Amino acid sequence: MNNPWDDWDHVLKVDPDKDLRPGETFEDVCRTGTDAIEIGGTLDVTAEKMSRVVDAAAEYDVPLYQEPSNPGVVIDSPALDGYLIPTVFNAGGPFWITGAHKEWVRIDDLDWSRTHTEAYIVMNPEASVAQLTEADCDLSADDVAAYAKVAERMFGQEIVYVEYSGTFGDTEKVAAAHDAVADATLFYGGGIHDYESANEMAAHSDVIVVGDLLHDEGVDAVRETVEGAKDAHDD
Ligand SMILES: CC(C)=CCC/C(C)=C/CC/C(C)=C/CC/C(C)=C/COP(=O)(O)OP(=O)(O)O
Ligand SMILES: O=P(O)(O)OC[C@@H](O)CO
Ligand SMILES: [Mg+2]
Repeated sequence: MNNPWDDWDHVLKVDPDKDLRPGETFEDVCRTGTDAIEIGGTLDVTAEKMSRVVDAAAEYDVPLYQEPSNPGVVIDSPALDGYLIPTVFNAGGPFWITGAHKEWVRIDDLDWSRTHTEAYIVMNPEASVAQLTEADCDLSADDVAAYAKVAERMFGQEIVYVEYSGTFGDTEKVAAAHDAVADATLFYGGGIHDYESANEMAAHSDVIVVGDLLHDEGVDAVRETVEGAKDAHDD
């Protein structure tokens, strides 16, 4: 082990296709107390939009990671601490499991030391990511735990990510994934909107990811979720 995310409680996911709240800046975003910023979204992301966010956040000392939704949006920037590369374990076909990755590694000379693996288990059928990848979201807690175990033990994934993007998830299913992994770090994302929801999901995961709240409510609301996550892990 010894990855930076071993010590994280909270990640803020910035969607390069969405605006900040009026009057808020990337300096404010970087000062929310989050442990890292992950830059990515499913729809309408381009390399240019990615670069704009990375450049704006580069001068602050919060770790910056790109999470590409396809090979065409990956950018090469010294400001990035690394790349978190999704693989959708419950995707409807192989493209989002190995196909996109195969296309990527053949076109780019990758910096493997900064390239890390994130095993997605996509749980909200309404989310863009579920629709794009035709994910089978009809999963029991046992199914989720089994995917998590396969991801860690058979595919060596560093992070397992239970993704409810846009909606608050089922804590029993998140806890099942958490119990199933030994070394991998369990990320949870989806619908976290205040101290309580952050505190509750942080109790069942290693790291919570907050996304839409930044764009919809702003940095003060995000700061509350940081506190919720930290308190859950301090207890
Ligand atoms: C091999 C490379 C470089 C890329 C492929 C990576 C894969 C498999 C991507 C598929 C999963 C995906 C689209 C991940 C992007 C991150 C993500 C899930 C963002 C959340 O998206 P939503 O919240 O559903 O979308 P919007 O907010 O854009 O509606
Ligand atoms: O936007 P929300 O619902 O907070 O979800 C966060 C993240 O898991 C999205 O990939
Ligand atoms: Mg989103």
